[in-house]
Parts: sequence; C-alpha cells; structure tokens
Amino acid sequence: MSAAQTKATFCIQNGPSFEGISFGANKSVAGETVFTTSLVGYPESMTDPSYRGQILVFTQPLIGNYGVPSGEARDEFNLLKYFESPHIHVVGVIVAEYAYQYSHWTAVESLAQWCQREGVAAVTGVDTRELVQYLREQGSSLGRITLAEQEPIPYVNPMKTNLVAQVTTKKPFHVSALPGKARANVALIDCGVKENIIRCLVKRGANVTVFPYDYRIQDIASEFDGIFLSNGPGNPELCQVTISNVRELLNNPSYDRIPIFGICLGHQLLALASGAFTHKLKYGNRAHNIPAMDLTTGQCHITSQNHGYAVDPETLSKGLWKPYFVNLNDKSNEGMIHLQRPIFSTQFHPEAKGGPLDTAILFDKFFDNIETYQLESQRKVSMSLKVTRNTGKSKLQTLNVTKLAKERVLF
Ligand SMILES: NC(=O)CC[C@H](N)C(=O)O
Repeated sequence: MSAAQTKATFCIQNGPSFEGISFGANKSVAGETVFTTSLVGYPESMTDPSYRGQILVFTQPLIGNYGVPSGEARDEFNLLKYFESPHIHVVGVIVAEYAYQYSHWTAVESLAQWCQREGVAAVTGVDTRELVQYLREQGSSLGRITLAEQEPIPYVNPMKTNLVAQVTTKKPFHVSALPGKARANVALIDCGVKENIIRCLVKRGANVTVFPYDYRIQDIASEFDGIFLSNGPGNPELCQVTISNVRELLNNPSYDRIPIFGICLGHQLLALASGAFTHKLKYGNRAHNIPAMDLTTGQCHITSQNHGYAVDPETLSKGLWKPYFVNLNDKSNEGMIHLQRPIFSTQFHPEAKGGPLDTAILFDKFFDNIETYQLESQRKVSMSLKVTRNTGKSKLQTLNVTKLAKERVLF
C-alpha cells in the first residue's frame, strides 16, 4: 500500500467487518450487500439498473484486469455498445484483488477511474470467500463501506424504496429497427431496462417504444403488436402502479390475444398482476451459470441471473398459468406461461450480457407469438405509429412515436 492509498472498512450489519483499501470514490456508502459468482462482465453488471442501491461483492478474485470500455460507444441501433445503461447503479463494489494494471482493446479507462468519476465506492483486499460464506449463512444483509477518516454512515435498506421510479425513463423514447427490417411495434414498460434487452428486440425487427414504468399501458396496448415488461431493481411489491396497470391489461378481454413477455422484475410484476405472490430469497441468485429446466420440454439451459426475489409457483392461478422453468440448484421458480394466451415470462435473463445465450430463443418465441397475433388480427406494421390515449376529462394525448427521444430520458 502506497502512502496515497486510503484504508476502507466494509461492515455487515449484525456481522463481521473487513479491512481493505479503497480504489473508488472518496465516499462512504451503505446499501444491501449481494454477491455474484460471474467470472466476467463487471461493466455490464455495474450498469444494470437492477443492481440499484446494492453493494456488489465479486467472488471472481481478480477484478479490473480488462479495464472499462467506452460508455459513449453506440451500435447500429444507437444503443450503448458496452454498458447496460448510461451510469453505474451499484453504490459500491468489493473485490479480493483489484488489478491495478489493465489491458483490453476496448478499454478506455481503469475500473478505479470509472468508479471515482461515477462516485462509486470500491474496496480491494477483502477475503471475499469468507464474506460470501457469511452472507450465505446469514442471508441477504445490509452493509456499509467506511473510508478512513470518515464517520460511518447509517445502514440503508434500498429494498424499502421504490427504486424503479429512480431508474425508469422519465419520458417515452423510441428505438427503431434497421431501415426495411421492421416487422412489429413493441411497447416496452421500462422498470430499469437493460440495453441488451432493447437490442434483442430491435435486432429481430421490432420498433420499440419504451414507456415509463407508470405509463397506462392498458390505454394504448391495442396500437402495439406485443408488450414487453422489463427487468428492474428492488422489491416487486413496491411497484404497485405497474402491477395494477398490467392487471387491467390482463383483465381486458379485448387484449386476450396480445403477446406479452416479461423478464426478471417483469416476470415478478406479471405474476403479482395475475394474483400470484413473490417472496425474498435468502441471498438471491446472481451468476452466469445457473441451470434452469424448461418444464415443457425437459431441457436444461444455463442461464444468467441477478435477482433477490422469486415468484411462489404454488400461488399461480391454476387453470390459467403454469410454471415454465424451474431452477435446478434451489428449485425456485424461473418462469411462467399462460395456458391459453401468448404470454410468458422468465426469472432469468435470456438477453444475458454477461452470460450464456442459450435462452435467447425466447425472444424468437415472442416474435412467433407476435406473428400469429398479426395474422389473426390482420395487423400491419405502421411506420409512423401514433399512440393516442385519453388522459382524463376527455383530453386526448397523441404521441408520434417516431418523433420521440431516441434514448432514455434520465431527467
Ligand atoms: N434483474 C431483475 O430484474 C431483478 C428483479 C428484482 N429486483 C429482484 O431482485 O428479484
């Protein structure tokens, strides 16, 4: 440790403390402590809005060795090429050994520089094996990072706040399929969507209109060929406005053929809207190699995951829904599928990033459902889609979706 290095202490509420060295922002932070066993993908995980408010412990011992790619680089769809959202959402990271030297052709800065710029605490030199063994025993715990010479700040439980309201786009935005390739208009409810989910939809030919989490989807669903419910942070039960909007959508008989697909928080919200329950897992599942079995085929897929809550499959309404996938490690629910309608959802992340692409075929399944719906209802893909809704007192609001912002609206 050189003279310029600052000591940092990481404490678990009702648990042990670990001494380390700060390599991030000069700031003490508090949040929920979670761990991931993924080997790669720290830029993707740290910018995934689902990690909002959490202190992320990496069990992979060497972190930072490939630096951080550009947060400005965009792909052919104007989506962020390397990040899952424009900013870091974890409040802190804990690693066993930070690689002070980095090397990769995409790297533009070090993990330390990035954390400092984004105001995120980072600690190296912690025995993450001992720490994770502790978390597995005690279950998900609050934690805080205190830098030398600073006063410890109070523990904060982010699961008590509506984190979705913090990360959702503040206004609708639109991402178009490549010219000549559009085959569907999809409405995406943004609870903290990962960039690669939008990419998985547009690259298959969807014009995606992204709406804030509390947008009344039930008022505009008829204008779209499919509805997507995104991933996102926090306790799903705190997202009541989305749950009640989705419930109205499900209960409206005129929408009974519209395809719906939900991922992770989107799965949990769909389950809650349909009358099922969710519960908090002991310490959650965060990894890139979790086996999930498709109960309709018996096939096992290796999946990417990041969640602390799960749907209770016993509470799925019988005769309407059935469990779709099951986790082969802990037997927790990994998805649900409607028995009559083109609706399904998964707890794992078929878009991966990072992680294996085994289940990306579920996006194709969503598009198959969309195609059937288009044929059944003789829908054509309108290129200048206008979305009209009644905002009360018989006021009509019309959005020309192609004139909307082209990326998430942060403020
Ligand atoms: N990745 C996600 O969408 C996470 C969903 C939810 N916040 C959970 O922790 O279970």
